[in-house]
Amino acid sequence: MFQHIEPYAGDPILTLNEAFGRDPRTDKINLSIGIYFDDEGKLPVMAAVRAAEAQQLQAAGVRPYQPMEGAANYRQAVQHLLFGAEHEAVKSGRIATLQTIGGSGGLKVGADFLKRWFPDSAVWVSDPTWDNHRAMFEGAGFKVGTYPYYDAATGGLDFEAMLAAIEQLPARSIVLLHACCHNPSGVDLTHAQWARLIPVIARRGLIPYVDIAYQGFGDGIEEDAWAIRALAADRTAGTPISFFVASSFSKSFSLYGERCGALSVVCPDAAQAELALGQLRATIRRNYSSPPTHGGQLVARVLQTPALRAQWAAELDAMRVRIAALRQRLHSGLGERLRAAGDTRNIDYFITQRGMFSYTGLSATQVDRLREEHAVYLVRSGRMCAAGLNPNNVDAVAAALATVMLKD
Ligand SMILES: Cc1[nH+]cc(COP(=O)(O)O)c(/C=N/[C@@H](CC(=O)O)C(=O)O)c1O
Repeated sequence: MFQHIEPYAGDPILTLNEAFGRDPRTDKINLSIGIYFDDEGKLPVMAAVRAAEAQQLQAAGVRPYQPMEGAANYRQAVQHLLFGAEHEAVKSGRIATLQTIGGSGGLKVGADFLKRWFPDSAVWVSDPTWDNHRAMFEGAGFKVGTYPYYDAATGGLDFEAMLAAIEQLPARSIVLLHACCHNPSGVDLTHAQWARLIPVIARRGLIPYVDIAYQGFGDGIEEDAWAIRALAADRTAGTPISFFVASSFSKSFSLYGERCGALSVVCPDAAQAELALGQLRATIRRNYSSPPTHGGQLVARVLQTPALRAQWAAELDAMRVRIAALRQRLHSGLGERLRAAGDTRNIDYFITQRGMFSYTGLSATQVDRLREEHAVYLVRSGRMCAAGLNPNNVDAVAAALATVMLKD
């Protein structure tokens, strides 16, 4: 019956992470999957989440189905975190926000909705982008193209090429953008570059699809939502830009397995938001009917309890600062080793790239050597998750990178 089915080749990130789990070497180091590990190399349980969970378990009771769109308190908490409670778009009720099964679920529900109601649109993603973006939108039936983004020569952004390409896109093209902490490059647009891009999006009548999976890991919780809020405020075309935002609490709450995400659709007015909400509810019903309760209620409780929200924000800020400090330590240790060998290449990208990821520029062969000979795991694209570094492994990573980089 199933003989004709092709064997699954595996996922470039998740399958590699599973291989790491099976690796028997005790000195193995996981810089592959986008997960934040603490100084002991373990997933943290945030104190604010632990406190919320204690309260929640005390009040635990019946477990009815959630509404298709998720719980009202969660949906409001998401809108306030992404857009700010005082934003005109929030206060005018023109954003349809739904709880989804992770940010992944938000992306897929939005993709299915767009395919149904904008069937002739194509999707354009950055070159490179998160490995799963292409798979998700192609899986929804879209043609997926790329726009220039990462500049290998500088380790930075080729913004002029990006802008020129987006200026050529036909109306209603769906443009997937990273709000902050670009995956896999760690390279983000400046506010000035967003200020040039957003009017082009408005004038061309494009449909931005913003993915924000790392809010708080770039410059800060509020700062990292700047592009989303600027998109919602733009009136270049005389009317608001309609756009999609898939968001995730997996990393910012360290709740990966609770699958806490959301999809927000910013519409021109409340009436159109109601129409979008209805068909998005139908899309969810056709996919998985309704979202789970527990994790989402932890997030809502933290975000809507002032003392817990302050505690969470402080913990997330500390995570961001810690990653930046470890990036500095790697940059120094690797730089010393390379210079000692007479190699003066510029490795500043380790400290200029932001969020969890750095695009090292290592070839797949070099990444394989790093894994096989040094037990250091990077994604084969050359992406390194800086959130896997800690004081106990950062020098070993610097030594391993230097050895591999100096060989070729
Ligand atoms: C940009 C982006 N968007 C969405 C997600 C999915 O989030 P979630 O809420 O867990 O469904 C991830 C996860 N990225 C890491 C893990 C993975 O690939 O699934 C990663 O890039 O390693 C992203 O990096």
